[in-house]
Amino acid sequence: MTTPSDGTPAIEFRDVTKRFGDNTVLDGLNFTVPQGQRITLIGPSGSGKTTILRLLMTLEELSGGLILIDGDPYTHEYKGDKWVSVPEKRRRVVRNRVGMVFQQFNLFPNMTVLENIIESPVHVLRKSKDEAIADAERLLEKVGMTDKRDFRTNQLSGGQQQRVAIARALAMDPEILLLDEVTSALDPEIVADVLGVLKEIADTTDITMLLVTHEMQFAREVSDRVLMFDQGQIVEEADPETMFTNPSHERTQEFLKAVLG
Ligand SMILES: Nc1ncnc2c1ncn2[C@@H]1O[C@H](COP(=O)(O)OP(=O)(O)OP(=O)(O)O)[C@@H](O)[C@H]1O
Repeated sequence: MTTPSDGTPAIEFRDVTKRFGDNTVLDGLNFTVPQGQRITLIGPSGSGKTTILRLLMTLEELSGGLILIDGDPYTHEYKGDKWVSVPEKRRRVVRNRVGMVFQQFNLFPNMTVLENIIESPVHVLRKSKDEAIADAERLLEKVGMTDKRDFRTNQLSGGQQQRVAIARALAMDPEILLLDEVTSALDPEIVADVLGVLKEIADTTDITMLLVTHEMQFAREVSDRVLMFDQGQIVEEADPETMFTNPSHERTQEFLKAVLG
């Protein structure tokens, strides 16, 4: 797989609409994420942040518009003047470039840590088991979980499970990593550990990242830009320093006051 270096964004939302029944959650949304950048999404509860990530994982269907990954239409495209679904086979190829870490870890509870990590590399990427195990061991070291390799994931704490979930996402060698409030379900004292692992990944890889978080210090440290959503639209955007401190970003600062007290 090659990554375009000609300025094509890693992710582009073009006029994206998402409705659940008569609830329009995203309303003609446009934004891009340049290759290798880290973008944080913030906004009130229900503003559609998770929906954006789920659309990128094809866990939800678009109601209108296009999502492009590296310039390739991902789920739908225009053929002549018709808006049609991209065939599942092409979708799958693109989806394999995108990894996601969820708030609730979503690991297979009855498998061991190692089995969780090698599952997709072996069955989706068709790696040999030996190669997948060697990669998994390297990743377990990176997230500080080597000694839990043969534990079942239901024997692990929340913070440990989340570190395994991060290793599992990285095992697919994603170009794009989506992080959805990955520390919200964790006890406060282990949040910093998990954020430390993610910070290290941000510092040592060029993976494009789109994250939803309420950890503003973390957002400040890793993000190139912050986008503030409300009612299906981006209402403010800037680099984190400007967003969080410049009084012209009034909506963001009101939001932060409400969230952080
Ligand atoms: N599967 C679904 N069926 C119906 N409505 C849904 C579904 N998923 C999300 N919604 C609605 O879409 C809206 C946006 O939800 P979403 O989870 O994307 O918001 P969010 O900004 O991530 O919120 P939070 O910060 O609380 O996680 C909400 O009104 C929600 O009720």
